[in-house]
Amino acid sequence: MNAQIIDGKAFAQGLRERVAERTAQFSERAGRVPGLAVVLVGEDPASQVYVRSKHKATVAAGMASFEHRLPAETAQDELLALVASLNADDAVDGILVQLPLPAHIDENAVIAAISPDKDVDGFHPVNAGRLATGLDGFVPCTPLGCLMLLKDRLGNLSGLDAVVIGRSNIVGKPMAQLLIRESCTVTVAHSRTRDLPALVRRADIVVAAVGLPEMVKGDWLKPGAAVIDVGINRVEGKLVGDVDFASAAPVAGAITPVPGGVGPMTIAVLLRNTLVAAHRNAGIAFEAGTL
Ligand SMILES: NC(=O)C1=CN([C@@H]2O[C@H](COP(=O)(O)OP(=O)(O)OC[C@H]3O[C@@H](n4cnc5c(N)ncnc54)[C@H](OP(=O)(O)O)[C@@H]3O)[C@@H](O)[C@H]2O)C=CC1
Ligand SMILES: Nc1nc(=O)c2c([nH]1)NC[C@@H]1CN(c3ccc(C(=O)N[C@@H](CCC(=O)O)C(=O)O)cc3)C=[N+]21
Repeated sequence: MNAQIIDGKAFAQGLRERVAERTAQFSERAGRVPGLAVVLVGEDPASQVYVRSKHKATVAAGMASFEHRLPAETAQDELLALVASLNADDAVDGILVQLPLPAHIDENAVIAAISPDKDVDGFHPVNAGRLATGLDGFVPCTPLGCLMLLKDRLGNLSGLDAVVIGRSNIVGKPMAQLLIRESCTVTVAHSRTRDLPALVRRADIVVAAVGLPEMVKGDWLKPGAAVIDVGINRVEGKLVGDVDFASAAPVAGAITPVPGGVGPMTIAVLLRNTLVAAHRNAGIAFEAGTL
């Protein structure tokens, strides 16, 4: 067997086009365009690249992009004041504060300060709680993008065995919640997990969100498994995932590459969430349809 490659870049491109069409309809009806504010604190080069591509994608979708770049020394209170002003700004539908933040700033305090109705990252505890309890809310972009790719490939996920490797609030935990919602049997692995290869071997779906280059090996996989590689690791100037693609591709049924897999989906879903936020904030019903 040789895995089908899941082309996240192409899927994301399609999603962005559909979002752009719906954005044009929204703007005509609401008399204004959806707005996304992105806040970057410090000069981390990788974060600067992400913020730049988010800005370009936002404008390309027909939305307004408000970029706020603050120096690394910015005090937490200044950042909280900026968030408060964005919460109050009617032109801003979505707010994203790029993570990680400098060590002197409490990330949880900043996330909690974002209005849950503008929290297009889905990181606010209210939105995490909504996801966990089955209420409507914003779902974190990366896991939602992973789920879209899985459903596109596999259709109904009901009853499948899924292993999520990683339990962070921004990827692993919400991914597990989404898979539970789809009626998968979900196992969440982390750094204390015993015998990870044995768990992975039982899984029909493997989502790797660890941050260790090429840690998941092909001989851990059940033949035919769907493998979603969330990892973004820079090794010797090259981008590699958390899955050893060379050994995994011959065993898996389908697999996302890095780059060109999950990463582009994250940005496309961010635009989708911003469009949803704009509808809610303008009091216009949103029909999810193909979004
Ligand atoms: N493509 C995209 O759009 C995005 C990609 N990423 C990438 O995804 C990866 C994960 O990100 P994130 O969730 O933020 O990372 P975190 O560092 O927050 O979480 C990593 C998780 O992996 C677990 N872990 C660490 N070592 C092992 C191990 N040896 N075996 C099993 N589990 C282990 C940790 O366990 P413990 O909890 O016990 O410490 C933790 O739960 C990174 O490579 C990141 O760059 C992230 C966001 C978006
Ligand atoms: N508040 C917040 N929200 C985030 O969503 C968020 C964040 N902080 N901090 C950092 C992580 C990481 N992240 C990525 C987005 C796009 C790609 C992406 O487009 N990757 C391309 C390659 C990009 C490249 O070449 O560097 C790909 O995988 O094909 C990757 C990673 C969003 N994150």
